[in-house]
Amino acid sequence: MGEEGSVKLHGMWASPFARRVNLALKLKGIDYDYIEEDLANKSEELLQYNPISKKVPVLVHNGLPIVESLVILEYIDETWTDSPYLLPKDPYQRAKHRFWAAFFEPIFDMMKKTLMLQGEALETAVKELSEKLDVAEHGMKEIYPNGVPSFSQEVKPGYLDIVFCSLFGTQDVIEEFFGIKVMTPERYPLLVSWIDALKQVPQVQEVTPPKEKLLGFLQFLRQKYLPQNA
Ligand SMILES: N[C@@H](CCC(=O)N[C@@H](CS)C(=O)NCC(=O)O)C(=O)O
Repeated sequence: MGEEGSVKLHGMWASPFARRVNLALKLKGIDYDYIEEDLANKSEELLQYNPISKKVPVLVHNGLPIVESLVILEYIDETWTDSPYLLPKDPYQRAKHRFWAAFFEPIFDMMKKTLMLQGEALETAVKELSEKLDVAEHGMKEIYPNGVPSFSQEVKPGYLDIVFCSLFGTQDVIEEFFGIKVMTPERYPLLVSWIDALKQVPQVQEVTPPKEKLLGFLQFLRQKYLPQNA
C-alpha cells in the first residue's frame, strides 16, 4: 500500500496529549509527518483512524493507527528500539513510572475545569490541584532521589518526564492567565526544578507553543466555557 515505514501524527498544537507524542518522536529521532487537526472540523482520516474517541493524538505507523497518548508512547518505545528507551528497563521501575504517569493524568481535566470557574469555585479547584501536587512533590523524591538530572544528549527525558512536561511545561503561562501562583519553588522545589530542567531541552522548546498564542487560546476557551459569557 506504499505505507511501509511511514509515520504520521495527527495532532493539535495546543493539545498536551499530542505534544507528548511529538516530543517522544523528536527525542527518539524518528522522522514523521505531522498533520494539524481542526478539532471543530475533524478530518475524515482522524474519524476513520480513531472512531472510538475521535480525539488526537493518533499515530499512524505503516498505515495502522495507534491511539491514546500513553499507549502511543509505549508503542514508540517498543517499536524503535535502537534509540534510548523512554521507560526504565527494570520492571519495578517501569511500574513506578507508569503509576506516577497515571497519577498525573487527571490533572489536565482539573486544569480544564478551572476555565469554567471563578471566585470561590476557582479557589477550591486551585486548592485541590495544590494538594495533588503536594503528593507528587513527595512522590517524585522516590523517582529522583538525587534531584532532577540536568538533561543532555546523554540523559534525555523519558516517559514520565514527557508526561509531566506535557502537563506543566506551560504552567507559568496558565498561571499568568489566571493571575494566580500555584507552583512556587518554596512549596514544590523538586517539581519546579524538574520543569526548569525540562525547559532547557531543545526538543521541549520545539514542541512548546508560543506564549502569546497560548494566552489567546486560553482566552478563547474561557469565553466559550465561562457560563455568564455564553
Ligand atoms: N486520553 C487521551 C486524551 C486525548 C484528548 O483529550 N485530546 C483532545 C485534545 S487535548 C481532543 O482531541 N479533543 C477533541 C474532542 O474531544 O472532540 C490521550 O491521552 O490521548
